[in-house]
Amino acid sequence: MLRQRHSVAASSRWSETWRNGSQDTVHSAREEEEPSSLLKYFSVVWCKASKKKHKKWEGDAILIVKGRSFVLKDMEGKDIGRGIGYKFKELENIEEGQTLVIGGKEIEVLGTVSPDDFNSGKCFQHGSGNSVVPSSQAARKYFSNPFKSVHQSSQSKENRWDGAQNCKPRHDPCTPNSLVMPRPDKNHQRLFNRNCFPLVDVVVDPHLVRHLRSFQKEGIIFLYECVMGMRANGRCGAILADEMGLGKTLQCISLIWTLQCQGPYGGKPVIKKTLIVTPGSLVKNWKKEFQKWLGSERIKTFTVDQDHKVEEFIKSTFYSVLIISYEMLLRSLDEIKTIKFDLLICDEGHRLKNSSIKTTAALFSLPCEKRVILTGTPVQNDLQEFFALVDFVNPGILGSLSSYKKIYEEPIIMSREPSSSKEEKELGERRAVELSCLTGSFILRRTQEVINKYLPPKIENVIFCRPGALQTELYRKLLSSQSVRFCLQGLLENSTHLICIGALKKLCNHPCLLFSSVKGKEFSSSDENEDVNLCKGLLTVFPAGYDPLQFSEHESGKLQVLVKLLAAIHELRPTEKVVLVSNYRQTLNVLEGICKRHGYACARLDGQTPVSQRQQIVDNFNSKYSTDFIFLLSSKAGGVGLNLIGGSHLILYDIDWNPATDIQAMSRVWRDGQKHSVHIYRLLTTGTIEEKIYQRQISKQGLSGAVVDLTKSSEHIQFSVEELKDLFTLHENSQCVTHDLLDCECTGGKGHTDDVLDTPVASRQCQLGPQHQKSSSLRPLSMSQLKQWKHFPGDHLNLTDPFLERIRENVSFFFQNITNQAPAI
Ligand SMILES: Nc1ncnc2c1ncn2[C@@H]1O[C@H](COP(=O)(O)OP(=O)(O)OP(=O)(O)O)[C@@H](O)[C@H]1O
Ligand SMILES: [Mg+2]
Repeated sequence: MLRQRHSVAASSRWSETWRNGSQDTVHSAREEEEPSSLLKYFSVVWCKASKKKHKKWEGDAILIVKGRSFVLKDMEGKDIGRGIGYKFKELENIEEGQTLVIGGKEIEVLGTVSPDDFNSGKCFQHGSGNSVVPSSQAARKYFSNPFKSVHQSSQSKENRWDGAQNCKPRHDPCTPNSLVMPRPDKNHQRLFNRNCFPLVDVVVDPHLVRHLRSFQKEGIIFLYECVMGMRANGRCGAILADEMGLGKTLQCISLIWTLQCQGPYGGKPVIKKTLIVTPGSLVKNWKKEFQKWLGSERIKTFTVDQDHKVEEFIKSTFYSVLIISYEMLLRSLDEIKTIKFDLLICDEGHRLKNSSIKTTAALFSLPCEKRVILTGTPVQNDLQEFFALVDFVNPGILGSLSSYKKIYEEPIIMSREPSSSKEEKELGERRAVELSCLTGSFILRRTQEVINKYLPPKIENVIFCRPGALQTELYRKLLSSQSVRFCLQGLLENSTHLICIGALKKLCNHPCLLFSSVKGKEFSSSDENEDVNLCKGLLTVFPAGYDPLQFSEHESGKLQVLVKLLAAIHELRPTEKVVLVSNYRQTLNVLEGICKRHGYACARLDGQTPVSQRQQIVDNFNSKYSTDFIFLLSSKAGGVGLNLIGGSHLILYDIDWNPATDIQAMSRVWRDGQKHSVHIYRLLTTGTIEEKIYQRQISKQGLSGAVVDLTKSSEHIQFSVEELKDLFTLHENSQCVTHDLLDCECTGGKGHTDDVLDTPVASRQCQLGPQHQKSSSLRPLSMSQLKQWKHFPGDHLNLTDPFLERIRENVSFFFQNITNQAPAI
């Protein structure tokens, strides 16, 4: 049995929180009687108390002695024993080697644990030397061999490996700007170079290196060290969580190409076959990126689709990289399992955060040990999801889920509660630091700032559009409906407010959308139906004979602005293109209708676009030969990971509760390769629910916790009656309610156009604490940041922006911010 003896470092600063277990109340009642100075931790082994001579110890535990009481915690952090009212002397004198019976358990004290090791949670970690009985997780293989895959598959050919005789690096490590991977240390060599092949420098192909940004070079070294087992105690997983658009694809391609041709021991290649799993819409994009950076000769990639099945890959020796969608992976799992993959890359891997879903289970079942997750969304915002991702790339490193919950999640979350005690705060912080130490070596996240300097300027505008007369009238009618009134009295079930919100949002986009959904429901016989209640009387507000297909642009404030904006771009920047985003297919239909009406050629990608066609549509649009002026995009359905750099103007026609959805959409155009200044226009209808949603996005409430996450939708949002009251209010006399809320000194009338101040404001909550919170331009804006933007009413006299000038008639208020430099607009 390996034992780690800890030095005694008594500390009275710290006291265990005693929150767990059923005896809390008993304990607190007696607390005052206990001498508070005694607080010690011990590592022990335990078994049930018996008279047997030869004990069979059942497991390791940590004994916490405080005053006259004790708590016994197993190595998963669970309480397995508790007792109070012991003689102070008895507990004070516990020492190493002593056996004692407490709480019906016999224990033998193995050593003392320092308060520091307890507070950080280190004393619970597997592999720290404390574990006697392997837990289910620890039973999983702890130490993996980064070379095993290749060694195994080529064991019989081991003697035929003649590369070892030719032990020169594949590329010259001494040329200026060469990118040489770190050499493995002695320990690594001892473990993984048993055949004593000579050490050879692994040098990234200069053909690739000349394109790489410096942060990408660092990313490649990081990935290399991770998958080689040089970072996390022999484990071979990595999470590359760089923000959107930083070139995670290129970094992975560089890794694959390097490992496929080279290795540090005798130059022997580390991998043969790689599996890349990615959302369906990005399968072709991966293939294209391989071609873009390596040409078509160096690596042969195989993409799985309807016509190209996995069997083809299996039969052929031609291909080394298999690219497949998550959906296809599930369908072809049996075939995939027959292939020996040495490296597994999961793109947009945040979808693996729920370990119970099928995809995660399927990927988990693949024996490949070198696992890389790519994701642009922050991974530390939800501690349970964090566990799933970490446990996927480096199985077992955090112990079992239940021990992780007890040792990290619960103390950390508890410490964030406003009501937590000083001790709870300190414990939570220490555990967060420890968790971050444990995982930090294989998680890398760089923010957009590292790439900003390579990007053109970005001009962001938030445009508050006055609603049309019909819109206002319908809005009032909806707010006075029975359903809304019931919601405000808190009388209806949960989903009714969502129906009301949906109707208001449709109306903001265009009254014809509301008309279409109301038509047919009004005369429904079911009185219970909330949809029906909401619709009652609405049709009478529409003009007689209203035809939703013949909708007028004047009926929607935003549509009027959009039409003028498109005309302005078309005229002032005839070579530039527009990405027009909505989250609703019906709204996209209306927008497509507008394009047709005005003779603008357009492409469209939404949830119904067959995956097999998506890349082609994107490529066409990005091509300089394309005649499309507009790209209609449903960002929720297909936005993730797409490159739409062919467009330099992006219009967000509607707003989502989740800021991440909008941020995703915006970063489709402002990314590497973009040649023009980028203009972003966010359209909001003044005084309506859209402003409220925007306010929620930028207020603390909206920014807290896991909301900044693409997978969270409005169904997850809880509203109080007070909040619903606010949502269901129409502000008809304000130019901009959001500005009214900013507490800004300007009157809004004369305009506030101070230069943008770069004040970093911590906005997104990272559950590992503020020290892990890196600043980022992709983080949702906060109220105080918005206040620093230039802002002015629609009738402001000196509008220097020619695009805004064209639309001012229908606009009540503007906010504008320019990133990178002031361009000549
Ligand atoms: N060093 C570079 N030089 C020029 N273009 C680059 C470079 N690195 C990446 N790119 C390009 O930048 C674009 C974005 O890269 P990529 O799609 O890999 O981003 P990502 O990090 O995966 O972002 P997301 O999280 O949105 O998927 C691609 O068109 C890619 O070809
Ligand atoms: Mg990507």
